[in-house]
Amino acid sequence: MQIALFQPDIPQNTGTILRLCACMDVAAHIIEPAGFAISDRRFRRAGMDYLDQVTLTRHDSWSKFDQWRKEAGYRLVLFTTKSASPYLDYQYRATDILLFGRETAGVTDEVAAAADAKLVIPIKPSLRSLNVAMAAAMALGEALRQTNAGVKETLR
Ligand SMILES: C[S@@+](CC[C@H](N)C(=O)[O-])C[C@H]1O[C@@H](n2cnc3c(N)ncnc32)[C@H](O)[C@@H]1O
Repeated sequence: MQIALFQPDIPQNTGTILRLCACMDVAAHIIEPAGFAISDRRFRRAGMDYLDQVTLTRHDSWSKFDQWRKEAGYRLVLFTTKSASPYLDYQYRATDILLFGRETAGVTDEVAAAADAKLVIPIKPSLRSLNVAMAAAMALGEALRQTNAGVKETLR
């Protein structure tokens, strides 16, 4: 399982998600341009020393990322509020990439069209969306549970 962030623009969210990836032993991908520098103090504060433990790849553009993942044969599973397919009904594979959109605008139509699946985390109908880091944690939890790919060690 891997996580990809499309043009993230809030450094604290990205730091939080990378900490999640470090703890769950999941590789992370940032599709540039991001709305902040990797040296951003808010990003580093959210990710703390966990940032040293995450396998992070930064892709220069959407097209380079998409070419790479197609060549590698990874399915792209997009999480979006603009889907009617609940994320709990989907059958994940251990090689899937879970993709999350930019905080302010989600993903472009081109990105959505390229996804192999588009899934929603159902929320109360009158509300707009989850924070992206919360959505990533819920999605990754379910995907790892289904594929039995989570870290098995317990805290000592
Ligand atoms: C704050 S939301 C972006 C909202 C944006 N207006 C949009 O239309 O996508 C940031 C990202 O979190 C994820 N997300 C948030 N709530 C979600 C939900 N209920 N279901 C699936 N993904 C969600 C999506 O990847 C979304 O692109």
